[in-house]
Amino acid sequence: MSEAVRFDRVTKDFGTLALDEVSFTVEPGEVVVLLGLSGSGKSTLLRHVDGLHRPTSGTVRVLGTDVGRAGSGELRRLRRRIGFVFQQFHLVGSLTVLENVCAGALGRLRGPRLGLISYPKALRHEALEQLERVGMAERSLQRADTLSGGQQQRVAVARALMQRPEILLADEPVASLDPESSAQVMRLIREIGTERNLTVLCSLHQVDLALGWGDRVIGLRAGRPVLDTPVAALDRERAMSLYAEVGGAAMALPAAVG
Ligand SMILES: Nc1ncnc2c1ncn2[C@@H]1O[C@H](COP(=O)(O)OP(=O)(O)OP(=O)(O)O)[C@@H](O)[C@H]1O
Repeated sequence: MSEAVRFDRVTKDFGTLALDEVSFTVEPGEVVVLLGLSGSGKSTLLRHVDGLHRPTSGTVRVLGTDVGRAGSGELRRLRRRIGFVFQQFHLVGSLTVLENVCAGALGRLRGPRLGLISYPKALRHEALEQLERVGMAERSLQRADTLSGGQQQRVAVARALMQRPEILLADEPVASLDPESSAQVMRLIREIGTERNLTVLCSLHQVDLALGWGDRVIGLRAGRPVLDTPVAALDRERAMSLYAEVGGAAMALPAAVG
């Protein structure tokens, strides 16, 4: 099988240059962590993978689809193959945990659903299995807004898995969590990625989590990739240098690419 994601000289210009000639490929099953200062382009990059943004120039190919040229139907089909986990969980607080997870399968169902009972029994069973996998089955009938942040994020991972995704995108999934919950969520993403041969792209601010759970780190600075290295070959100091600034201006790291 060919690569899961390919960026070829991708530039995104919002008026500010968010991505500047970004090129890389991600193989199926790879767990890639994006690191970089706030505003370096991590979210913009992730949003190109599921077609929420289209490149100003260059090419983004995801699971064989040219995201910049795809029609709306093609993009919809692509997005069904991609799960997305967000910093703020985006659960419906007034609904039960189980119903939130069932909603992850809406893309494969016809028509809207109202209430848990409106989902097919097999699907409710599948949702419960996903909740078991993330250690949240015993909370399935609890309202989502009664859970802690770490618990909500585990439910959000279960909801994303209901899409049966081939790619999982996670945009700072642990930024609102305490260190223990952060490690728990990252361990889950890592383990599930391996179990299901999921391609994972995850943006983080925490270098230690990146080194602990990623296969590879892509470091961005001002929209440019300045680091692209297997975790096994990356030391903490080099990763931390992504966060170094000189007089408020980004410090170049030309030797770190490749
Ligand atoms: N929709 C938009 N319209 C205009 N500018 C945007 C838009 N989205 C992002 N930007 C700009 O693009 C740059 C990159 O932003 P992006 O959100 O991708 O960075 P980030 O690395 O994800 O930051 P953070 O870690 O704070 O989430 C920033 O300068 C941002 O202001």
